[in-house]
Amino acid sequence: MEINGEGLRARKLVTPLNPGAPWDLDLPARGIVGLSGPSGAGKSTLLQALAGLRGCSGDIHWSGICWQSGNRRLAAHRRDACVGFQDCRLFAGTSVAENLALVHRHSRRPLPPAERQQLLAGFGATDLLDKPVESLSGGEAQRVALLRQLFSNPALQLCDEALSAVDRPLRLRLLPQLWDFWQRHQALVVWASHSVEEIQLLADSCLWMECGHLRGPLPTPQVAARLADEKMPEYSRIDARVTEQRAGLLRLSLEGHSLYADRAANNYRVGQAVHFLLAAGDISLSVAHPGLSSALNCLPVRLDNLEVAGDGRVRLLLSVGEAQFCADISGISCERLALKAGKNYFAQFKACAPLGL
Ligand SMILES: Nc1ncnc2c1ncn2[C@@H]1O[C@H](COP(=O)(O)OP(=O)(O)OP(=O)(O)O)[C@@H](O)[C@H]1O
Repeated sequence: MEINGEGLRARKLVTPLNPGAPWDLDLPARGIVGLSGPSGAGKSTLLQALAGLRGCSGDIHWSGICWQSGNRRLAAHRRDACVGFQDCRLFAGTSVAENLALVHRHSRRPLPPAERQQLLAGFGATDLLDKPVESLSGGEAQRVALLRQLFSNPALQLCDEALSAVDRPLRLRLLPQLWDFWQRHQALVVWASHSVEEIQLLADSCLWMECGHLRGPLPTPQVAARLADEKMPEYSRIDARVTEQRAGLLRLSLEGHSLYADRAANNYRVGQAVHFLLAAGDISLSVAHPGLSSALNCLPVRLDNLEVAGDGRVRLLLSVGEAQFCADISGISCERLALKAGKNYFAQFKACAPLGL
């Protein structure tokens, strides 16, 4: 039986890992959903079960099409989905270019040449094209595997720790490119990762898997805090819009205020929606406008909440319009400034503080 409705719907999925705790899942047809939880919890098992690569009982429907119900199974290769495996699984005995060309030829939604060139350049893969896949480093192979998935461009993309072998600076540069790609080529992406930065920079909401039990979708900040083992995450995600990019300096608009970021590694379009992370420790607070300062960013904020941390720090929850972010200051500063929830202050941070642009 076909069911109406879009998105991914799974009912009572049972694998050998979760005999007593069937998985139910309702995800929209578009968007990026994080999937996190301790190692061995069952994240890969879930992704492979959804793609039809691992046996499970239960029902799976995608965009109203039955992938699995009772004894009925749609073969994995006939599902408009792909799994990006942790170990890449590139086609052996071929070059990087051949791997990419093969999926491009068989894609249901092939990308135009300009988009493919842009991705190759953005992923630093242009020089890898002639290399046999066996000669790639772990991080190079992961980038190629992810590119291959983007070239294939299916409607459901299940990514299993797709950037775990890529170094952090490069990862922070790739994440905004991925986010921008999936804004323009819409798909449902389930992004499994242990990285709090990846989850925060990509995911609109998040699933949490622990000991075979699946929870969510939950708000991303809640899962980020859990990953960081804190009540509030160390990094806050801030959504803004690009107003100018000049000489390495990116000017952004946030709730009508200008912000600057001087470490932007990617090229942006004016008007483009972007987001970045701010570390709580990079923010300082003043009771009055600090005047001219070498810290380029100064936002009028409201103090929504204060929480004393165990190590003498105070974690502040600040808001500017709809945007909320955390700041860490010392207990002494909190006393000196006589901070009170509900009052207005000024938050400063340097142009080098925004991460992931
Ligand atoms: N092919 C398999 N046969 C039997 N057990 C398996 C198989 N693959 C995984 N497992 C077991 O199932 C459990 C869940 O593994 P899974 O790979 O789904 O976890 P995960 O949450 O993705 O872990 P990680 O974060 O470490 O990648 C683990 O205890 C693992 O040892």
